Amino acid sequence: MALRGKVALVTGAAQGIGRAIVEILLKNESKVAAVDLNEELGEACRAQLSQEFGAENLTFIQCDVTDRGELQEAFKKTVDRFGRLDIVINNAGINNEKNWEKTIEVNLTSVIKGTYLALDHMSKEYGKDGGVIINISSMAAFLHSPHQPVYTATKYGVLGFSRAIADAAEIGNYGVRINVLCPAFVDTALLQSVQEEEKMGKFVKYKDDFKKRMDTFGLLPPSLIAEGVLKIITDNSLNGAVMKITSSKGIHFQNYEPLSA
Ligand SMILES: NC(=O)C1=CN([C@@H]2O[C@H](COP(=O)(O)OP(=O)(O)OC[C@H]3O[C@@H](n4cnc5c(N)ncnc54)[C@H](O)[C@@H]3O)[C@@H](O)[C@H]2O)C=CC1
Ligand SMILES: CC/C=C\C[C@H](O)/C=C/C=C\C=C\C=C\C(=O)[C@@H](O)C/C=C\CCC(=O)O
Repeated sequence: MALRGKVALVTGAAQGIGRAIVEILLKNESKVAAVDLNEELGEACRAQLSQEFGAENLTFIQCDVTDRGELQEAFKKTVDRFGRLDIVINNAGINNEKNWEKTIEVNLTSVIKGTYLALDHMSKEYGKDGGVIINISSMAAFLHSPHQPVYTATKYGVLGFSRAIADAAEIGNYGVRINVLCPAFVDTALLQSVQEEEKMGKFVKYKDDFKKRMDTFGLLPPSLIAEGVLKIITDNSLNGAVMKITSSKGIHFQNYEPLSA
């Protein structure tokens, strides 16, 4: 898919990986709805990027992705503002092993909701024009983190759900490609949460081990994840693909051997 004139909705867009994705989409002449819970950061993101890319190409929508009504309204506002929807990136995520139910709500349940809402607005099964969905998982879905059992579970879930619904999209001729992106450690605010007892609960005692892992595997810039998103959007051959981004191998894909009887 060429990006010029296309309309994208990005969740968790106010900072970190989401903001880097918004920026690369704007650089490639897309129009973007930046969706985030944090109104202050979201408005700041909109103001700063609008200066560079034009206010007509970017809108900020304050929304809690765990609230079905708010998320539905965010999709509606996007189509009302820009007239169409072509790309959806379910990126919003948290790390909270203490309030682990919240982690499941944000990282998994809301990604599923966001995927289904994206299909409502893009799938040919509903008479729409097709599109691309990218769900953000993590390398935690390959190298589980003993310090984040529930975070890890949500990322496994995003990967499994996305691969399955991508197959459904192909079988059902939705005209929508659905792919997963699994970054390793990325230099964002999220990583700071591993130092905090109110986020890590009893696992905070392992924070030094976590730091060692980060030192071992290295920290990625959010801009590299955004490049991976661009590659997925512009490569029409990708559906059900699992892109991994690590310091050791850069952007690469998980290979899955065909299942033999
Ligand atoms: N930072 C890292 O090392 C890695 C992050 N990821 C994933 O990438 C995604 C983005 O993470 P980062 O940019 O690092 O985090 P971040 O904390 O820098 O940004 C996340 C954004 O999501 C927003 N958000 C949180 N809960 C929300 C909700 N209920 N509704 C709407 N927005 C909400 C926050 O306000 C924030 O702006 C997450 O899914 C995370 O699990 C994956 C692998 C590595
Ligand atoms: C608070 C945010 C929490 C976690 C951030 C992230 O979601 C979790 C990452 C968990 C594990 C990361 C592993 C990283 C591994 C690498 O970088 C690789 O270079 C080394 C290991 C194997 C590579 C295998 C492959 O690339 O196929």
